[in-house]
Amino acid sequence: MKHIPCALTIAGSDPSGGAGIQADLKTFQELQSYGMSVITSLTAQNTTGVQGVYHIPTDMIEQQLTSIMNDMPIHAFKTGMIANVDMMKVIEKRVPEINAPYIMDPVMVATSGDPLISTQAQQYLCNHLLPLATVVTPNIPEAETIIGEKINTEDDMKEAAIQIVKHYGAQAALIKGGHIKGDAVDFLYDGNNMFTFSAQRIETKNSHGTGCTLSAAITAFLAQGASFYDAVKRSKTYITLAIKHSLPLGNGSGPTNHWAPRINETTKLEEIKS
Ligand SMILES: Nc1ncnc2c1ncn2[C@@H]1O[C@H](COP(=O)(O)OP(=O)(O)O)[C@@H](O)[C@H]1O
Ligand SMILES: Cc1ncc(COP(=O)(O)O)c(N)n1
Repeated sequence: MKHIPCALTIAGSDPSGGAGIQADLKTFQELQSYGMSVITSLTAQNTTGVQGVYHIPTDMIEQQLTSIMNDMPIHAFKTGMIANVDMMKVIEKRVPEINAPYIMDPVMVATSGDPLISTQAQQYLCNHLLPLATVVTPNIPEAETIIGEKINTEDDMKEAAIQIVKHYGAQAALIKGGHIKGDAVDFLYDGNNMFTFSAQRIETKNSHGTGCTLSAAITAFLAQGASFYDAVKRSKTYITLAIKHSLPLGNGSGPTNHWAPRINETTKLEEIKS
């Protein structure tokens, strides 16, 4: 094997396996990038909500990063739940040293409605980490928090993507339409062009970890050297399949199915690799 694509996630742990670090590693594995992880917080959560949180001390977060950076290649990386400003400062310092595409999932609130990061951390994320991102992937409530305006229509989503790139300095913004009525439409603005990625909305309550899985897929494909547009396009195909075959587990919002491309292997894998 000439190039072993290596992808890193810096995020919180979800012991129920549908979101956070666990979703990211499953996605990296399924899409054939070697997965590595730095854990920022341990959550106690399941499909019904978040029951507890324990934050990893920041020096231990830094040590995990150092161990990886001193020994392993990183071809692309993502961040998910970064709960407080001290953790963000560690990551902010290391992003330029990692020197690889940075996919930021600006995780703020779990699907269940439980907050995952502090209000100060939301502000710090917008002012200090967003300008470092190659692409940021907010859902609608997260995009509303970043720009401080309500988003009701597809035009509002496009405008939010433009604002995030122009005012906050992310290289690109992908606004996800999971939380709006109608088709599941996402808009990507890269500073020059607006791209639309659309899929039919799937009627399901099992959407735990959709955002984590989508941003991990983009990370996996960018680690393999895919173009930016291709990485997002293939990731949209992957998340749509993972939601279509989502798993009715737990009493709340069940997880997506990370092995979905292997169901009807030949056709489905081709869709993702095209
Ligand atoms: N019911 C659904 N059917 C099809 N695609 C969906 C559905 N819900 C979300 N998606 C897609 O899943 C991805 C994650 O979006 P979203 O659920 O908004 O993120 P988050 O998990 O961060 O809230 C997006 O590509 C979105 O369009
Ligand atoms: C540790 C952790 N990180 C992120 C999420 C958000 O999940 P979603 O992808 O459903 O927005 C979560 N529930 N838990």
